[in-house]
Amino acid sequence: MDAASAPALQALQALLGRYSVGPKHLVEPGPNDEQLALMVQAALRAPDHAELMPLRLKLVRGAARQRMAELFAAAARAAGKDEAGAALDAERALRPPLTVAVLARIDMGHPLVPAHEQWAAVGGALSNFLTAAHLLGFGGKMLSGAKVRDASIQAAFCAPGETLLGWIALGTPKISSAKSTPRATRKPEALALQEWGR
Ligand SMILES: Cc1cc2nc3c(=O)[nH]c(=O)nc-3n(C[C@H](O)[C@H](O)[C@H](O)COP(=O)(O)O)c2cc1C
Repeated sequence: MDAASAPALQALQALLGRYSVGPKHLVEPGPNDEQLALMVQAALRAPDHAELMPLRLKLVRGAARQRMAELFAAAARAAGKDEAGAALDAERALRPPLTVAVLARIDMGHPLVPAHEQWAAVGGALSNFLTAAHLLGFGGKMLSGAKVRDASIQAAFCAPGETLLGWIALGTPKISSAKSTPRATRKPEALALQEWGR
């Protein structure tokens, strides 16, 4: 391995060490505006056929977290949960220092780029965003759940033509590194990478 590739290998090692950190393991601070701008730049470096930019991210921070908590609690009640369940869902909105709603704008009638390619671009961007957060020292986790299908929540987050994927909880991880084992080793690489044409 030559010396010039050492920083690249270091970056790759950092990427391989990414893991999701759930809301109950996140504390202040969340990323600031400058760090968020870097994370978005990383998201927008994902492959994106015809540069359709099918991803939209909406920041939920400060007082907006309380509004989202109320929406989550109302959706929980509408889904038949009791007050304890509603309080738990509200807590999920309030606990992370910063939440980012993830929306997709898929052009179903695009003449060149079918929907599945646009969804691939959304996934790539989401992954880059989370990896950038990790490289900057933050923890995060993409979460959805039944509430993404709640009509009031969809109306609150989506512009016409947008689909709500869920929310990324972001903050500083409070768990020890011993507890935060990357999960990559549990996945069989041979299943993902196979020979073709032999
Ligand atoms: C669109 C999307 C929605 C997800 N929703 C949930 C969810 O609601 N609950 C959950 O536990 N994990 C959810 N996950 C998975 C986690 O974000 C995470 O990838 C998983 O727990 C594996 O952890 P790791 O990233 O450390 O490998 C979702 C992932 C994606 C891409």
